[in-house]
Amino acid sequence: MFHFAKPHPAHPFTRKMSIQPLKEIFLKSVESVQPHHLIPSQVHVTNSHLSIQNRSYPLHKPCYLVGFGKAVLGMSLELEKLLKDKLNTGLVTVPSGILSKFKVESRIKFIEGAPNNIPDEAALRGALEIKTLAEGLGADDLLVVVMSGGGSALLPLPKPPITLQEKQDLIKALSTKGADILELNCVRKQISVLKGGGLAELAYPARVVTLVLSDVVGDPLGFIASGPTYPTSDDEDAAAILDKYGCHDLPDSIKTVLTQKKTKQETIIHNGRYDHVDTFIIGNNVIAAEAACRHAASLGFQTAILSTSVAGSTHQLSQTYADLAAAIADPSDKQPLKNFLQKCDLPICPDFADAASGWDLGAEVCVIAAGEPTVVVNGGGRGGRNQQLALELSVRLNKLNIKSADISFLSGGTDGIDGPTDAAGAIGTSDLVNNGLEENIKAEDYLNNNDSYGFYSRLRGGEFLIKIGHTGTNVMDVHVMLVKPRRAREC
Ligand SMILES: Nc1ncnc2c1ncn2[C@@H]1O[C@H](COP(=O)(O)OP(=O)(O)OP(=O)(O)O)[C@@H](O)[C@H]1O
Ligand SMILES: O=C(O)[C@H](O)CO
Repeated sequence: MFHFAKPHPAHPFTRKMSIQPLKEIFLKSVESVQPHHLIPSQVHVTNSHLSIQNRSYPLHKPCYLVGFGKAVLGMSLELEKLLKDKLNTGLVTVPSGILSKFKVESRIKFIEGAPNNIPDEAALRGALEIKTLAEGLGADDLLVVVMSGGGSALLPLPKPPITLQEKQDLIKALSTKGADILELNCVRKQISVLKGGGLAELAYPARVVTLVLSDVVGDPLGFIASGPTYPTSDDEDAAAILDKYGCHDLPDSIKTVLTQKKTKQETIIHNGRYDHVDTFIIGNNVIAAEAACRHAASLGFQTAILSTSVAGSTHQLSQTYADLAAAIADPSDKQPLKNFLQKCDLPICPDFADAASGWDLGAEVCVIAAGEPTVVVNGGGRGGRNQQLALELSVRLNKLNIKSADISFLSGGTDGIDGPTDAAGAIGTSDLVNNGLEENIKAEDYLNNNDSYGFYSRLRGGEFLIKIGHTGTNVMDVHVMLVKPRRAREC
């Protein structure tokens, strides 16, 4: 379980804005998707069989385990506990720094790599070892694959002659231009050996059982960690994505690979799928959002999940959240909230409208959302999409100057790491911009330079940053908004 430092005791602002409940609610959501909850409840091992959800696999002989992603350390350790001597070799790539945080005693070989989610030589060596293991398997072998978000960066093996650096540069360029994860991974799949089904094909004819902790909205199996055990469909067009984001100046190696015809795939795919692979989603952001909602309710908030499919730019999303806050903050009338729901362009959870129609807007409300927006990074500062979103929303709330309520908002990456920073996310409030000004820190200036981390690090010694380090899980971001009518708040 993770803990935060106690809030600054002398600061009345912290009390008024309900910082502590926000953090608690976020941490409950992260806890709910920890592998030590998810694996033992869905995987069972007997002397002769491995069962996952409703399927069973004979264990004639010890099986093999490979994995890659931000949550696979815990997933692998839980499986090792269950499999005991039914596990032969385990080879798993995990994010740099995670092994020093979690004490690990294991027969599995863990390879740390991809600092800041950027593929590196260590991850490449891990990917090569995984490839060698998969290639050596036969028809009577069982390969268990565990994967989670961050798996793409932890399984980098560019198709020759592309170099790791060339691949890194292309993905970074696409990411900072605002490409979403489906677009990024469509490109990754076409230029990588193990992604887009490559791993499953190398493991053939072994039986492959894949356990996935999803960090992509809607759990599309071909895109989580770039789908190493899922066949790529013919209509995935990397070239069109490169075109969309103006990535024309490509190295010759990438151009060559993109024009190559697929080879081995066709012989192993039947009716659009691999018969030798079964895939199980063992967790996703719906579980995290529901846990957040339950905890908010236990703290006495009127609460509901707005959406678990949040996407689009933080620029647009911060406007949507500001509009929602303003609608909830109007205690006299529910019409603004109805109007908001009619024009909101997020995929809204079916129960939200019903729950919201029952709210007493004179009392405190907590709205939960989950997903993964994008940021177009034009400035030279440091930040991540969560810190950017919290700061953008604060600036919008300041402009709206809502008098009837205090609004506070937490945006956090459930993996504990937001972009290339040591924070998981940050808290925004309707007072944040003014609080910054009291310390001569101008939010808009930092925002324009994509330096949300710079802003938050300076403000009150970093009190509004969420710093929890690697959490060992990853189901995208969780957003928690509290709207506290002024007459209801404690002073
Ligand atoms: N200065 C910045 N300000 C705001 N956002 C930034 C900044 N620099 C990078 N980002 C954003 O951070 C995101 C990358 O974050 P991160 O490394 O946490 O990836 P991730 O999507 O969580 O990884 P994965 O899904 O593979 O686990 C990108 O969306 C990028 O646009
Ligand atoms: O690793 C990746 O590709 C992303 O986290 C999506 O799963």
